Amino acid sequence: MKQKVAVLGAGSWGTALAMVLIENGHDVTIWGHHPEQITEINENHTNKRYLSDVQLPEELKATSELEVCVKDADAVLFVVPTKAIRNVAQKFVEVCHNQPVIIHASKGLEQETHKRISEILIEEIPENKRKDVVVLSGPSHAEEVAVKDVTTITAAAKNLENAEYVQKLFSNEYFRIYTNQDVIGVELGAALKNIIALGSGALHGLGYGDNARAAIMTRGLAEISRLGVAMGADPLTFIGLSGVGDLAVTCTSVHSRNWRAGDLLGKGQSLENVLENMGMIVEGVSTTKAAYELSRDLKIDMPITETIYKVIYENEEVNKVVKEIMLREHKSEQEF
Ligand SMILES: NC(=O)C1=CN([C@@H]2O[C@H](COP(=O)(O)OP(=O)(O)OC[C@H]3O[C@@H](n4cnc5c(N)ncnc54)[C@H](O)[C@@H]3O)[C@@H](O)[C@H]2O)C=CC1
Ligand SMILES: O=C(CO)COP(=O)(O)O
Repeated sequence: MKQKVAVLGAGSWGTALAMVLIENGHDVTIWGHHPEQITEINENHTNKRYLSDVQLPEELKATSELEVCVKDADAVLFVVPTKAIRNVAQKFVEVCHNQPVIIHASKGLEQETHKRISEILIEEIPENKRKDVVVLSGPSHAEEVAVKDVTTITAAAKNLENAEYVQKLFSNEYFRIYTNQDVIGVELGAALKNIIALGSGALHGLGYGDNARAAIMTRGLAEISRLGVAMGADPLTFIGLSGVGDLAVTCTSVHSRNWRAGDLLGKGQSLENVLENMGMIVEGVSTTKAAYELSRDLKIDMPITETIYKVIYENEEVNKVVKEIMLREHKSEQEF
């Protein structure tokens, strides 16, 4: 059945997901806070800053008025950067007069509180203004989804029915959604892989090869799983789409902003310079701080995260840390 969907966030991922929903015959309005970008979407049917070569469907409506966007929506998709989620949720509560299914497709941890995005949304949106919070996550670069490349991702919710609603909303011949009930694992896999992607990019920028990439991905997955299990996730989730799947795509693709940022850091650029020139969100930077602090609080060994934290927040030289991490005390691979 045709659904009315509000997409909050007019960046690359919000725009690509809105295109999938239009393809599936839904009534979609996207909200952004830059009026000139809204005019561009409505009049030129492009969003060049975020999806440079893509022609948007004419049915896609855009507005800078949140109330107009969410009015009578059956589902509301939050897809702004993690640092904006709480503020956008607070604004949403002021203008929401019904009870939509809440979906989010962002990937990160709140820097100050270390909370997952669904926790923030549940905290900010009262029960009479939401049905559930469903997490949409997995290996999916906007640039490829926008040109209908084959993609598989996960819709996670405690209540299977709500995950199935989102599965049905988004699925089509190029976009296949699996359900999952491990919300914690799906959100942590999504957030933490960005840290490892920064590292994978940095190794590339420093001139290391495929062995190094396989090493950081595999040992990265080990530490993601350790923290995840300590926080209540099902370990099997980390071998699924939101775990190894997203880790693989983000650690190997030139589309990944986290990988590209790491690559430039490895080549010797300063973090400020890298972030300024990227012009899009690099979630791994703030997630590194949150994950590092969590690992210390929970006493979980996360050597890769700790190393990346030192490079980003303590000015350790990126070309020196590889030797340090390689020469750490010896371990068994079977130690969890
Ligand atoms: N780009 C991708 O391929 C994918 C991105 N994601 C996740 O989706 C989230 C959003 O990422 P992108 O769309 O790629 O980011 P982006 O950098 O392309 O766009 C972010 C958008 O959010 C807007 N924004 C920022 N702060 C805002 C605020 N306070 N209020 C309203 N709008 C605000 C910006 O103006 C921009 O339009 C991130 O958490 C990212 O990790 C997840 C899967 C794929
Ligand atoms: O999450 C993503 C792909 O699944 C996007 O990764 P980046 O934010 O690094 O571009």
